[in-house]
Amino acid sequence: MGSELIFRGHEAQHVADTYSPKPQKPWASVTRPIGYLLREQRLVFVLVGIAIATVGFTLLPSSRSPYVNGNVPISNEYVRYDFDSSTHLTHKPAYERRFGLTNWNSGGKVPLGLKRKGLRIVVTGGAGFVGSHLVDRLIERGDSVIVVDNFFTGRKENVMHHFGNPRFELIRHDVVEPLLLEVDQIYHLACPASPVHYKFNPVKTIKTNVVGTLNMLGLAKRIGARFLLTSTSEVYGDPLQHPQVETYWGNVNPIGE
Ligand SMILES: O=C(O)[C@H]1O[C@H](OP(=O)(O)OP(=O)(O)OC[C@H]2O[C@@H](n3ccc(=O)[nH]c3=O)[C@H](O)[C@@H]2O)[C@H](O)[C@@H](O)[C@@H]1O
Repeated sequence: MGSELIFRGHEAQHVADTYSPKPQKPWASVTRPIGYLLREQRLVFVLVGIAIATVGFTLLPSSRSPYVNGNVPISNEYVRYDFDSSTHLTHKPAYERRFGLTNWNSGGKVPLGLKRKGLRIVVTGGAGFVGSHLVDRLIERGDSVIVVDNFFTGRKENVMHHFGNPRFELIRHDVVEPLLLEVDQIYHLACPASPVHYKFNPVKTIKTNVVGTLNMLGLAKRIGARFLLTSTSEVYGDPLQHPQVETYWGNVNPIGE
């Protein structure tokens, strides 16, 4: 029986040991791609492509780098705030900057085919007097708004006309506690505004201003959002000018005399 286990190695096919590869043509690696390009007018198509790309890049001004100091990219690619000559705050959509449409599009209308992308914005203190009007404007222009408010002085009634709008959210939250949200811009308005309110619990007022602002700044840094901090006209002292323009320095005696 053992003799049936036959070693068949010797039956393996005979491999011709006479194989010799064709000698490589020395210039084949250079001439082959050139030949490929010249065939079927491929070179013409390549040159036309290069010409179109050159014209395109020459006519369109290059956009600004989204990186600041090599750090986190600023996600607000769509709106930039500038002070124009009359010191009014104006916003310029990125497509205007990119395509140089600022003068051409002075009416603020979006050119056909270029739809302005809405921003995601958090408004702290958005249920208050100033905040709720800001929210109205942001919603009106197409942005998505998250209001963060602890309702210390603010009221739900100020924003309830936006309930049911998918671009509006309301969060009851005290900015003294950290909060993580994904937005493009932060408008930080949460603060007791009038003396009767900010003197009610002065230490809490300091916490709101210091810790609350630090929390929101930390969030802005973490997610690369732009930040707006509101203050009070009281910083101008007893102003000699109403309303105070950006160039007005105020009427404040720094040593309180
Ligand atoms: O001109 C000013 O001095 C003030 O103007 C606005 O305040 P205003 O809208 O007039 O005041 P409120 O209507 O009381 O709005 C403040 C909002 O912040 C909210 N808030 C207050 C305190 C707090 O700890 N957290 C918080 O969310 C309140 O509930 C309220 O909704 C700004 O929101 C203030 O930041 C600014 O100091």
